[in-house]
Amino acid sequence: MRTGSLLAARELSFSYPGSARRILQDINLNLDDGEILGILGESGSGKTSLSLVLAGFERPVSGRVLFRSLSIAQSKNYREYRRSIQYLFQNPRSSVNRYRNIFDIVAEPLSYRGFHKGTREALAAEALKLVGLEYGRWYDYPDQFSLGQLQRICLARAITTRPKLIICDEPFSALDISSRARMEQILVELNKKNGVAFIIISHEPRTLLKLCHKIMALREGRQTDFWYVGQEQSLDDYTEKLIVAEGVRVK
Ligand SMILES: Nc1ncnc2c1ncn2[C@@H]1O[C@H](COP(=O)(O)OP(=O)(O)OP(=O)(O)O)[C@@H](O)[C@H]1O
Repeated sequence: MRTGSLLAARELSFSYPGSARRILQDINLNLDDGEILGILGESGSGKTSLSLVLAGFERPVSGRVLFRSLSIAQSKNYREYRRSIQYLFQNPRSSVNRYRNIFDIVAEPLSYRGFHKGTREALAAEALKLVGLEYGRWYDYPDQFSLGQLQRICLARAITTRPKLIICDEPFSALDISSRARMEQILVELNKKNGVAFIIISHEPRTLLKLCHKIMALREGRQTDFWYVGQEQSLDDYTEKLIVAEGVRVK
């Protein structure tokens, strides 16, 4: 497996087009192959905006996003980057077409990339098995599924193209406890077995501490802290750090 810097941000600042308001200011981060980075912050701190800039959906006002040490502003590198990443939206119901069956939804990214029908079907089936959706439900429609099941379906769609990185915006927030536990388990498996790197956005410290190798705290668009999650430290040590860094309460 390749190792080294997969994605980095250098002095990144961002405002939405047409607005002078600075949403992100001087963000620096690095993500290596196979790492899980958590981005923690309260509502409105800029987490989603940062994920959109990192994914290349929005352009920074200044600073750079680097994929394998090259700026994604270069069109060749941008294309390569977009082939290597996937984005998992917060609300799975609004990110699927309710008039297409699950198998077609999951196979969709493969059609855009010109895979033959047989390969498309094999890869979609593999992804659906990986997220644990039983065969009897593959041809059902989105409205027949719970949010938790749909989030797993969206994850299956994301992994069909074998991405190096999946950016997840609050992937658990719409899920009940058991769906959330299942989803967390699948993410960890994808990371450990397939080497997929993740950026996970959340306002919940506990979830990030459980899943991430390192965590960045964001407040009012600025990076307030950054640390590695080491096994030698207890949850209590981190809880203290998180409260100080972020002003958030750990339930
Ligand atoms: N399309 C947009 N145009 C202008 N401003 C926006 C846009 N989207 C978000 N904002 C503003 O950017 C700031 C950061 O929002 P963002 O959604 O990135 O924060 P967040 O930390 O993800 O919050 P939440 O957890 O509530 O989703 C907010 O003040 C928000 O109002």
